[in-house]
Amino acid sequence: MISDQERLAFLEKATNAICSHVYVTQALQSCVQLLHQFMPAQRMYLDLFENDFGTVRTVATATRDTAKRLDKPVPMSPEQRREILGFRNQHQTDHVFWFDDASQDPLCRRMLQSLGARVDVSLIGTYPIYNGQPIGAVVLIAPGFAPYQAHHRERFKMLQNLFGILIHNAKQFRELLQLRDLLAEENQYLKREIASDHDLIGADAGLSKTMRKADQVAAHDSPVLILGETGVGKDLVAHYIHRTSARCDGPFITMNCGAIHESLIDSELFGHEKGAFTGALTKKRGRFERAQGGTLFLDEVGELSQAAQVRLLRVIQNKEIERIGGVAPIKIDVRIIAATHRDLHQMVQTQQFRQDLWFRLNVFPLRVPPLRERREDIPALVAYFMDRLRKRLKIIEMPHFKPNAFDLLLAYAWPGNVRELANVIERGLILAEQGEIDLGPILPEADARVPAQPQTAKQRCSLETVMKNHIRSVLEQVGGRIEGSQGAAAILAMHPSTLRSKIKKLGITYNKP
Ligand SMILES: Nc1ncnc2c1ncn2[C@@H]1O[C@H](COP(=O)(O)OP(=O)(O)OP(=O)(O)O)[C@@H](O)[C@H]1O
Repeated sequence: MISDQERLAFLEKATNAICSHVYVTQALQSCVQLLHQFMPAQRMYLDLFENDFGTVRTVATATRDTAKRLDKPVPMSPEQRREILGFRNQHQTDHVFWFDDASQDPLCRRMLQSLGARVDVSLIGTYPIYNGQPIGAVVLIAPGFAPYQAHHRERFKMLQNLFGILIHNAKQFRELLQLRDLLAEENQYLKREIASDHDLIGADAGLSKTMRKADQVAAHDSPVLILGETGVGKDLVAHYIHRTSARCDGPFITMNCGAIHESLIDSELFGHEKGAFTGALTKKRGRFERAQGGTLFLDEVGELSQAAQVRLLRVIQNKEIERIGGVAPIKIDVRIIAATHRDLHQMVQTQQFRQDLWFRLNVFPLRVPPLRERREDIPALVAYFMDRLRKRLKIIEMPHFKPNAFDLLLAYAWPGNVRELANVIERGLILAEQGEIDLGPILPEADARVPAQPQTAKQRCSLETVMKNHIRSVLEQVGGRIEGSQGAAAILAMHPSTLRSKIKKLGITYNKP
């Protein structure tokens, strides 16, 4: 028996040793250091009961000098555990169990063996309690057969609640860390969203047919398949559908199926549990989970391997996913928008793409036309990119295009579509000399790669009309003013005298200020 005074002093020290840490490893080490002053103490282990998984998992071990995290699950059904606890009843009083020879106890033997530790040790342990339930076991071992006496057991009993508090706090702390990582991830996503532009130029002009269809489908939850060449704006259209849908307050998560290595696709889409495979150091939510309540945009869906196509189809059919290494399926509520520049129908015919998946994705196909089919958008796109680049490149005095610029821009085939146009404008601005942007040396070079389609007389006529209409609409917008920072010449990035001669040549009439 120990006196009340000794009891109090020990409890105070034990509380300090155990409850002043949030990491169980540190608490365990402090505890061995303390216990060593009162009883045989070589090493401690902390195990957690995982009722959902039917396992007992050793999560930490410590000696007086070292401490480390462990992750050793031992499968154990609730019946087995009850049986073991029953067996222990004969070797325990007041929730403290002890064995002069640990190998007598089937559970300790199994656990020590699974950890590669010796079993010819003596052992004392208790079940940390939280909310009236045993939530694990904390065990102290000593070499040889050194029986733990009644006064040792009395002290050990005092650790029971303290470890209950420690485990609870450590769990809460881990949840907080996970939440912090989750928030950091969401924060990064939102910052990217804010930084990226979603302006859609040409929505009322060259893209009007596409946008009408986008408006029709946005309100429904049906999958959408966006088709179109690279750089036409498929990503922008997918964003638009999400923004104008009922899911607009949910996340919009993108996955570029062509940019992720086949071996990582599953983990990216479905996530993984900690330790599911080598390198899975922490639990990770997949894109499906992150898109919960929102939209998942599967860009370049035609690049998915056959195996990944099968798994994606299963998720779309069952509306649930399983993390790699996870045991419980997770229900998902995600709208899928897919996009590709490839001819998926052709791929189905050549068996490169699964027909059943194609049927699922192709509920509502939406074609975004290439830039060469909507040249009327070029002037507005140029003005838009000029304005964006002026801010990004911090240009004070905007250079003007050389007189032939618009003819060149309108005649070019644009194999890289709007993305290429943005790049050409940026290159033009960077290379501008003496206040002039000369597209001649930039565009013909690109022309040599993909020759522009020869223009028919009808097309030439329509290009002229495009330019005429655009200049007229800018003039209307600025009340007929040509010069000055708010004038039409500045908006069109043309020299005022070039604009005047264009107006004359094209026979544009407008209201002068
Ligand atoms: N109508 C548009 N208005 C303004 N910017 C546009 C428009 N269309 C495309 N862009 C811009 O062009 C670039 C390419 O667009 P986006 O990524 O949406 O094309 P994509 O068809 O998805 O290309 P990929 O097939 O290569 O993924 C982006 O910087 C985008 O902002």
